[in-house]
Amino acid sequence: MSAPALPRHRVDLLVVGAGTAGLVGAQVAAATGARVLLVERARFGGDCLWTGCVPSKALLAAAHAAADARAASRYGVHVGDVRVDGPAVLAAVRQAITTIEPVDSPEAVRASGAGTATGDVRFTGRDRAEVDGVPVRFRQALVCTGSAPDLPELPGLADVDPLTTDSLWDLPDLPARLAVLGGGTSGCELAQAFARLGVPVTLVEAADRLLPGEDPAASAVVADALRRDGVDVRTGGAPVRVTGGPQGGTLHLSDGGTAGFTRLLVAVGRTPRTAGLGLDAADVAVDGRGCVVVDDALRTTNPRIWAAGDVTGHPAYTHVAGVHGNTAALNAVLGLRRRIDLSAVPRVTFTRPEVAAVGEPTADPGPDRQVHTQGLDHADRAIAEQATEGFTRLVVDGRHRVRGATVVGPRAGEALAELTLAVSRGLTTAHLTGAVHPYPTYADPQWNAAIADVRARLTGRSAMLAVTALRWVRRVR
Ligand SMILES: Cc1cc2nc3c(=O)[nH]c(=O)nc-3n(C[C@H](O)[C@H](O)[C@H](O)COP(=O)(O)OP(=O)(O)OC[C@H]3O[C@@H](n4cnc5c(N)ncnc54)[C@H](O)[C@@H]3O)c2cc1C
Ligand SMILES: NC(=O)c1ccc[n+]([C@@H]2O[C@H](COP(=O)([O-])OP(=O)(O)OC[C@H]3O[C@@H](n4cnc5c(N)ncnc54)[C@H](O)[C@@H]3O)[C@@H](O)[C@H]2O)c1
Repeated sequence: MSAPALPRHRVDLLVVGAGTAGLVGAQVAAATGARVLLVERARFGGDCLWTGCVPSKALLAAAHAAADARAASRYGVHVGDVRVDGPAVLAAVRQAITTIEPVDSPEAVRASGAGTATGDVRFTGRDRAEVDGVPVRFRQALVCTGSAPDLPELPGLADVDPLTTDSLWDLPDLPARLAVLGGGTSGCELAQAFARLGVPVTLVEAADRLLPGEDPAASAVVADALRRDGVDVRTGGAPVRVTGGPQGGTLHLSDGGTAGFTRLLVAVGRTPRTAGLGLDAADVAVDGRGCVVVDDALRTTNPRIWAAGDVTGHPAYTHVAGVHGNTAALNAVLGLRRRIDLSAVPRVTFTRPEVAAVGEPTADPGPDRQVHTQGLDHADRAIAEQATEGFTRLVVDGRHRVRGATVVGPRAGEALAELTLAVSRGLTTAHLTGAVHPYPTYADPQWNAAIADVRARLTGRSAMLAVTALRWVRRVR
């Protein structure tokens, strides 16, 4: 392999890793006129493009198409037998990646004014690094190396050649029988996708419910939906060992249960990619999980070095990586101290129905919070489309500001946008009710939840006194 061609001069900003955080950071910094070098050791585009958001959403699109076709008869539309062509589905997934790839390519980065190189970066000092052994000096650096899938310590796991979200997309065909370990966001999305494509799936979650980070009512809706799709959902029983070989095997659970598979997909969380980066030599501290320690301006313990995206241990989403990359790069090259605010980071699990949430938890809120829940069974659009499974739950503070929300239902991710704005800008339920909303949409329940809060305020003791006083004043005039 030939050595990478690197600039001889000291670069203003060395960006390590060309995933979302690095791509955004490099391009934003270059736009200020800074001399930027973006180095990637594998594929420009990172996890979102190659192994994360794009392939998983493309696979879900095929899965939902199959499920919609099977269910079309409930609208009186008959489509006959639904046949899924596994290799064609996976080819369509790869096509989605290929279509988006040019936007994240080295050519696109260079067109923005930043330099690019391919190679493995390792820090060798506080202001220097090597790319595949070739030295490079920097004024500032931005670490955007992302995270990699965890593989748990499980006897026999290595023998069955487990899939992760890194390797899944190279399969030539759908697996004959799949077991999925981990019922978080990745596990739920992928279990539903494969089940809807006709693969028998067992989903094993160690916690007592799926999506343990979400409102329990949302977990229950998703578990029901997955079971209806044919997924064998097992919660509360951790795997203790695996038997078998590359052709398939059995997962043995702590509750004595077993699950057979031809392929096992492991989706039990992720670890930041900091090993081997030479962060010690650069005086950059990592925490016990291996995340780069950053302050709220994304600066590490070395004032020349910044970090952005999954590697920081902040919520692992592409939109966070993008905002991080932008903020950290401008802080680095312009000497700013703009801060990251994680209080209103939205998240969406793209199952059907979707689960979308932002802000404070909607389950067990504090004593000074009101909770308003509206079911989709009263939303005309949902009734018309026979998709009434889901709800919207708002958490409102004593000043009637929206502090948190969970939305479960079709297009919940889209409906969440307004609530994200409300939480991040401190908007009240009166702000929401004061804006005219289009009818009929899947956002109706959140409008109705806001109306319920405003009505409750109008029927409160002080509001009733004010209304009585106004009526009395009118009468005596
Ligand atoms: C299955 C799945 C589905 C997902 N779906 C969504 C979704 O729908 N929405 C959403 O918001 N998020 C989603 N995510 C999360 C999202 O993909 C990540 O949060 C995001 O990609 C993180 O971006 P990043 O820039 O921090 O890291 P990455 O995209 O991981 O980029 C890091 C890059 O650094 C490179 N690198 C590492 N070490 C070095 C080194 N020493 N030298 C040079 N280069 C190096 C790597 O090769 C990699 O390309 C999903 C994740 C998964 C796994
Ligand atoms: N739609 C999206 O935005 C999206 C989709 C996928 C992933 N992501 C991001 O990627 C991150 C990682 O996703 P993930 O699903 O791999 O991790 P996760 O941390 O979200 O979920 C992992 C799940 O595995 C369970 N688990 C842990 N060890 C286990 C074991 N030994 N056996 C069975 N279950 C076990 C955990 O209880 C947890 O529910 C997410 O947190 C999210 O930030 C986002």
